Amino acid sequence: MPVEEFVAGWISGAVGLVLGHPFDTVKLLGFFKGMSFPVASIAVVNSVLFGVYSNALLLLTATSHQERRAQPPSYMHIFLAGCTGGFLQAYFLAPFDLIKVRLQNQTEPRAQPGSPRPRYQGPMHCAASIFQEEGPRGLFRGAWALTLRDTPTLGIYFITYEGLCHQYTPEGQNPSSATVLVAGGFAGIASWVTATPLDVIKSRMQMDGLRGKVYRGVLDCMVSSVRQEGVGVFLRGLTINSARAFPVNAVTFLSYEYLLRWWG
Ligand SMILES: C[N+](C)(C)CCCC[C@H](N)C(=O)O
Repeated sequence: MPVEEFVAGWISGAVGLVLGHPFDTVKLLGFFKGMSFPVASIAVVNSVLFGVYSNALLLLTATSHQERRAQPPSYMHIFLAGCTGGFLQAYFLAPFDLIKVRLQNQTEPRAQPGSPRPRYQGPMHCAASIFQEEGPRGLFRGAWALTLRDTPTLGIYFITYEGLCHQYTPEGQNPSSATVLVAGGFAGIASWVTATPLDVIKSRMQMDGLRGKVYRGVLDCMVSSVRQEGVGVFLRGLTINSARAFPVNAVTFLSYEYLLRWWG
């Protein structure tokens, strides 16, 4: 199984993430809170995403990454491979994302003399507390909502990227850097716009129980959120998600393409 894609996904994800972190944190207050942990986690998750995507395409179309410029796969195959990558990465992402959401929602000021200690002291402590309090399955809280969020939207991600690259690149050539940046940026936007409704639900499921409110499942969370806040609840964070998505995914795809060209 070709491993370059896993490694390229690993590095490119980390590059994109560093750029996007302030956007990711601003919606929850506390700039740059917990930077090293997301960098380590995106490395794992992005490598699963790009590695599985590329190897799924290899299985479906019998063409390697290098051959795909000359023989572009069908959009159906790209979509299916993207969904497969999205589905599998969701399980790797779930515990990391849970810890991120729990830490970022913790907006108490840093321990000052006399003030109560925050519930979680850092990512490791957070993981250990969840494990102790809720068992190993506790670390996968919200994983189902995350899978529903990521499976189709990562299909959309790769379709948008490949579609735009194809559109603006002469037959058989590699896309230019500008094309890769723009196509990657729009791929990020398309996938985040479609992912936002389930992103809202996912985060609520991950925080469920900690601030009251107990949902019976994804559907119950959707229904009760809409009842209380109207359908607009599904658009929460749309602007910041899209603003973050463009630069993050532009550089993710640029570094991914360049690493593979350089090795290939
Ligand atoms: C599917 N969904 C839109 C949720 C995520 C897209 C992941 C792409 C990139 N790692 C990023 O963080 O933007």
